Amino acid sequence: MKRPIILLTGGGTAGHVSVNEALIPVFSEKGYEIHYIGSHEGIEKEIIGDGHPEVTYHAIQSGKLRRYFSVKNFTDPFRISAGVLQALSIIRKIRPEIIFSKGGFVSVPVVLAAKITKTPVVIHESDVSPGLANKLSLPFSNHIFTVFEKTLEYVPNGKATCSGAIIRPELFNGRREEGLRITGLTGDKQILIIMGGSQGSAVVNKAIRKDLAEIMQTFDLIHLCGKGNIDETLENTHGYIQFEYVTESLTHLLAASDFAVSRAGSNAIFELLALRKPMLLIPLSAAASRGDQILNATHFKKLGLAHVINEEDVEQAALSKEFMKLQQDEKHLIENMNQTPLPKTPQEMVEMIMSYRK
Ligand SMILES: CC(=O)N[C@H]1[C@@H](OP(=O)(O)OP(=O)(O)OC[C@H]2O[C@@H](n3ccc(=O)[nH]c3=O)[C@H](O)[C@@H]2O)O[C@H](CO)[C@@H](O)[C@@H]1O
Repeated sequence: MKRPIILLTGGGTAGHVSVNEALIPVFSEKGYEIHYIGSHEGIEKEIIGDGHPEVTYHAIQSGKLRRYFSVKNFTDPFRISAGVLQALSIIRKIRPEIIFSKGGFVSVPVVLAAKITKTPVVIHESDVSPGLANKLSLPFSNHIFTVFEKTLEYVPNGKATCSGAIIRPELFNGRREEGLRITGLTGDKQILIIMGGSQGSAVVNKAIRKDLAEIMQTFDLIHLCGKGNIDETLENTHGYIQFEYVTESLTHLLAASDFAVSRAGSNAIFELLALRKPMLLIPLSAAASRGDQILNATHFKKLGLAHVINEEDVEQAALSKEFMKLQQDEKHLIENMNQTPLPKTPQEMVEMIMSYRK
């Protein structure tokens, strides 16, 4: 008997891939044949194309939706058109029951092709304010799921549901001892994990390293610094361990950590919330983005779930002092986190997606 087919899409940064990763095992269990459309070179190719042999990965051309001037702005419309044609041919061949799009620029041609082939498509928005790709996709999609209630104000009535965040279940299975083994840390001091978002963050890296000696008087550090950002001069610093990017071990590194410093990407902050890690957020500035992380961080601060420093203030701030404040506020932050409901399971999310099948 022919297996039902689900088509997933999304990419550009890990934030547009990790929800899909959480859903893949559920679709597998349900007997679905899983296909994924991503780009040739984005992080989705590495995470899904190389990391999930149970998924058939199709790469298409995709332009980038830039808000700034670039010569590529003139060639990208051709790449996007080519992407639509490629997505059309894939959808006509595999005939999925439904398409789930997590956003990012590669998803736009897929959603357009879905509309042309009359395939139901639902999209998912992780941030308070919808990203450009999802804004473009919205008129062509059947429904949008949001992580924040507030996002419902930005999208048409009746076409949106707040599903909340979806967390990869394996993140709940971390073991502190395993985290200590991987990092070689003793666990004698409290441990801070630093996550600069899926690509790392030069601003966060610089601020941490500038105040390292002071910070390490109180804490040991696990620093996820992003590709190409390892500082070799610090390689043998006792109590400070750097990784460019971690995959399976993340769950154990988080379990070993008492506090977190993070960019305010939606997935990262909801993971830290679900794991009840008191966090200091440094949102990406409005100069470098549409300001989505500032809204995410402000929301968390207002609910008493996080401390926040603006990127513009980081250079002047002594992070060691900010971490002491976080440490003093630990109990209160955890109490507030315990008041928030746990996120929906990937199984529940899959049921919600499937309700939009033909
Ligand atoms: C620069 C940029 O465009 N950032 C956006 C991007 O963030 P970004 O791609 O950084 O996404 P998130 O912070 O939402 O998620 C990062 C993901 O990477 C994982 N991780 C991180 C480090 C590591 O070593 N290993 C690992 O697995 C985290 O657990 C998390 O699941 O998408 C988010 C969700 O739409 C947005 O809120 C961000 O504004």
